[in-house]
Amino acid sequence: MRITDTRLPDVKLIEPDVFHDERGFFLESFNQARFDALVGQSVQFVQDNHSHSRRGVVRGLHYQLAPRAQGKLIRVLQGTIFDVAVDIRHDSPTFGLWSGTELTADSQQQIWIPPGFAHGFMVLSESADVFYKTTDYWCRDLERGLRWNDPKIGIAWPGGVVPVLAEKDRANPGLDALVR
Ligand SMILES: Cc1cn([C@H]2C[C@H](O)[C@@H](COP(=O)(O)OP(=O)(O)O[C@H]3O[C@H](C)C(=O)[C@H](O)[C@H]3O)O2)c(=O)[nH]c1=O
Repeated sequence: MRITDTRLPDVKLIEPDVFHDERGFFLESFNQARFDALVGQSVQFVQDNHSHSRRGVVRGLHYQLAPRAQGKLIRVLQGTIFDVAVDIRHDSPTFGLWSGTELTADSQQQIWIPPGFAHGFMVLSESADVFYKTTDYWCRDLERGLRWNDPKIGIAWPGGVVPVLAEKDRANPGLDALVR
């Protein structure tokens, strides 16, 4: 299992060891001790999520306010997504900056996004099944959105797909309105 930096220092790309043989493949999709050693801290996950989306769907950008901010460990079970994190920690030197990674089921790569980031993704394949662990429970009252295409963030979303967003995400505020 390997960990590498992304454009945002605290957002990490994790590559599990995949064992192929004539039957197919096997991998440990999550190992608590190995994960903690890789990220350098003990991280407790309390919830697993799975969303299925068709081509072009953009879910996000979403985050939960403190004290229920969620860290997320994201992987793709089927298809391909462009997965994005935006640093929304007001005291961070990378506040407002973004990191994007193409995640595919074939690569088995994962993205670790600690608490303090807005998260979203765009589906690049005909459909995608996204599975992610979170470090806190969903809390509807503390859930907030950030505009996916805010020019002040300037996310370079892949072209070639027609973006499909829920009404709630089309109405998300921009970075300037970020709740402190
Ligand atoms: C997030 C969540 C939602 N729900 C219910 C609430 C709605 O009735 C339904 C769909 O929820 P929503 O439209 O918020 O789902 P997404 O747009 O995929 O939201 C997620 O999108 C981005 C990518 C994220 O990183 C977050 O995990 C999350 O905000 O599931 C639950 O019951 N539990 C949950 O943890």
